[in-house]
Amino acid sequence: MSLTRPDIDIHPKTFPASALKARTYDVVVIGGGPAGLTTSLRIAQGGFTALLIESELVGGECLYWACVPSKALLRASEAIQNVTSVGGAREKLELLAKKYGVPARPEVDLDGLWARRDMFVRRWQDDSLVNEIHGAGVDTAHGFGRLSGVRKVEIKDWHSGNVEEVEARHAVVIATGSAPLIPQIDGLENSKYWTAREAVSAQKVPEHLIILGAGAVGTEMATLYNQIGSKVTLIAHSILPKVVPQAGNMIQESLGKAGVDVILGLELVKVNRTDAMVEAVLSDGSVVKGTEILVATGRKAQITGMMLEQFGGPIDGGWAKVDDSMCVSSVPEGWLYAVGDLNGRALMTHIAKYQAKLAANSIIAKAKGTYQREVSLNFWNKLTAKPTGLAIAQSIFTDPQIAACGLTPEQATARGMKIRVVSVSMSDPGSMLHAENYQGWAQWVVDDAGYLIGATFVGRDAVDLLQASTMAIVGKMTVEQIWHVTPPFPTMSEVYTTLSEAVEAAVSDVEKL
Ligand SMILES: Cc1cc2nc3c(=O)[nH]c(=O)nc-3n(C[C@H](O)[C@H](O)[C@H](O)COP(=O)(O)OP(=O)(O)OC[C@H]3O[C@@H](n4cnc5c(N)ncnc54)[C@H](O)[C@@H]3O)c2cc1C
Ligand SMILES: NC(=O)c1ccc[n+]([C@@H]2O[C@H](COP(=O)([O-])OP(=O)(O)OC[C@H]3O[C@@H](n4cnc5c(N)ncnc54)[C@H](O)[C@@H]3O)[C@@H](O)[C@H]2O)c1
Repeated sequence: MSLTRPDIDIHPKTFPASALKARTYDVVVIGGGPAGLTTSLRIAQGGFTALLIESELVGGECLYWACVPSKALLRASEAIQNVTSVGGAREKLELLAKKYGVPARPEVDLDGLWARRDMFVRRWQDDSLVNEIHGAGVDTAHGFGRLSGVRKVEIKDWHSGNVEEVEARHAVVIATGSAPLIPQIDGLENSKYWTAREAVSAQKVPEHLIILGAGAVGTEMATLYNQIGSKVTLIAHSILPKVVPQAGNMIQESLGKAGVDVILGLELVKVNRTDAMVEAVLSDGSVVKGTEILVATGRKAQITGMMLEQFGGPIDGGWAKVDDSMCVSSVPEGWLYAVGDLNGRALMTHIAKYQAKLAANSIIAKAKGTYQREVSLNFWNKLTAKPTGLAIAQSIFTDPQIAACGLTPEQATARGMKIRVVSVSMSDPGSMLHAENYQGWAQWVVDDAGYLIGATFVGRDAVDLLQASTMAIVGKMTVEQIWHVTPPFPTMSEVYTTLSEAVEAAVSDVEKL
C-alpha cells in the first residue's frame, strides 16, 4: 500500500524467497498479519512444515498500522482522564497545576506518546518477530505471493523482481487482509488524503483534521486527534451505524461536547488541495477548510493480483467465500483456505486469529484423515466456526468506550425474533468508586425463551465488561441462570446484577407463574 511514511521501510530486503531452504512445504501461507501468523504457527506446532510469505512487514496491518498503534495512542488520554476523575488524585494535580502555572488536566506529552506507539509497533521493523517465528519452526519469505497453480505459489521479490515458486503438499492459506475502500469523490484521489496508516503513524498533530466516515476508525481517530490538540471535523452519514443507536448517540454527544464538529446528513462532493490546506466541499455547498483529510469509509478485500479468480475464488473487491473451516469451497479438492479480513466475515484481529486456528486445525485433521470423524462426533470440535459466532464481540476505544456482542434489538427483530430489551445506567457502587460521576449505559437483548442474545456496554473502561456476556451468549445461558452469577462488590461488573434485576422487573407477574 502507498501513502505511508517515507522513512519506514515497508519492503525490507531481509529473508528473500531465494534464501529459502525448501521449495515444498506442507502448508504455504500468503500474508503475515494476525491471521497468517497464527495459521503458520499452529501448523508448525502440529508437526507440519509451514512457509509464511509477507509482502511488507511480518505482523501485518494490525501490528504496524491498525489495532496496536491506535490503542497505544488512545491509552495516554484515558490514563489522564482516569487520574483526573478520582478525588485525591485530582486535587493533587490541581495543586501542582497552581504551583507551576500549568493546566489542571495535564495534556498528553506528544514526544512520550509517539515514543510509546513506536515501541509497541517495534519501530516498524519485523526482524525480531521473524526470528521468533523461525524459532517456532515457521519459514518466512518477504515478497508478493500469488497463486500460480494448484497448491502452487509464486513469490515475487520487491527489489530484484525475481520470482520463486513454492509448492504446498496439503494446503495454501491466503491471509492477505483488507485495504481501505476509497470513495469516488471529485478531487479526493489527488488530495494526499490520509488513510488509517497515516493517522496512526503520524509524527505531528494536524491543526485541523477532517475525517470522512464515522465507523470504528473514524470515531476512534476523532477521539484521539481531538484529545491531542487537533481541531476535528467529522463528516458522516451516521455515527457508528453498526452498534445500537443509543451507543452511537452517546459517542456523537461526547464528541460534540469535546469540541468535535460532527456533520451528519451531508455528502462530501469535492476536495480541493493546496500545499497547506484541504477544502472539503459538501452537498449543500458549504466548505470545511482543514489541514489534512482522513478517509475512513470502510475496507475491501486485498486480493488484487493474487490470481484467486483463476481457481474459482472471488473476483477483485469481493470477499473470499469460505465454509465454516475457512476453506474456499468453490475451489475443487479443498486445498485453498482464506482467513482473516479477506473473507469479510468480521474484520477484527481476534476473529482473524480464531479463523486461523480453525483453518490450521482443519488442514491438519484432513491430512491425518480425522476431520470427518471429529466434526461429526463433537459439536464443540475446533475445526468449524460455531453458529454462536453470532456472538462476535467488538470493543471500540472511543470516549466513552463501546463494547458489544451478539444481536442488536434491530437485528433480532429483523430476524422475526420476539425479544425483550432492558437498558440500565451504570450507577452501581463499583462504577461510582471507579470514577466520580461515572456515566455508563448497558443493554441486554433477551429472546422469548429467556436466552441472552445481545449485549452492549458504553462507558469509560467498559470494554472489559463484555466478555462475560459473550460467554453467556456462546454458552447459551438464560437470564435466569445469569441471575445466580453474582459479581464481586464493588466492581464495575455489578452492572450484571443491575441488568439481571431489570429483566426480573420487566417480566410480568403472569409470565412468572
Ligand atoms: C485503524 C484500525 C484500527 C483497528 N483496531 C482494531 C482493534 O482495536 N481490534 C481489532 O480486533 N481489530 C482492529 N482493526 C482490524 C484489524 O486490524 C484487522 O481485522 C486485522 O488486521 C486482520 O488481520 P489479517 O491477518 O486478516 O490481515 P492484515 O493484518 O491486514 O494482514 C495481512 C497481511 O498480508 C500481507 N499481504 C497482502 N497481500 C499480500 C500478498 N499478495 N503476498 C504477501 N503478503 C500479502 C499484508 O502486507 C499484511 O501484512 C483495526 C483496523 C484499523 C484499520
Ligand atoms: N476497535 C476496533 O475493533 C476497530 C477499530 C477500527 C477498525 N476496526 C475494524 O476495521 C474495519 C474498518 O473500519 P472503518 O471504520 O474504516 O469501516 P466501517 O465500515 O466500520 O465504517 C465506515 C463508515 O463510513 C461510512 N461511509 C462510507 N462512505 C462514506 C462517505 N462517502 N461519506 C461518509 N461516510 C461514508 C459508512 O457508512 C460507515 O459507517 C471495521 O470493519 C472494524 O471492524 C475495528
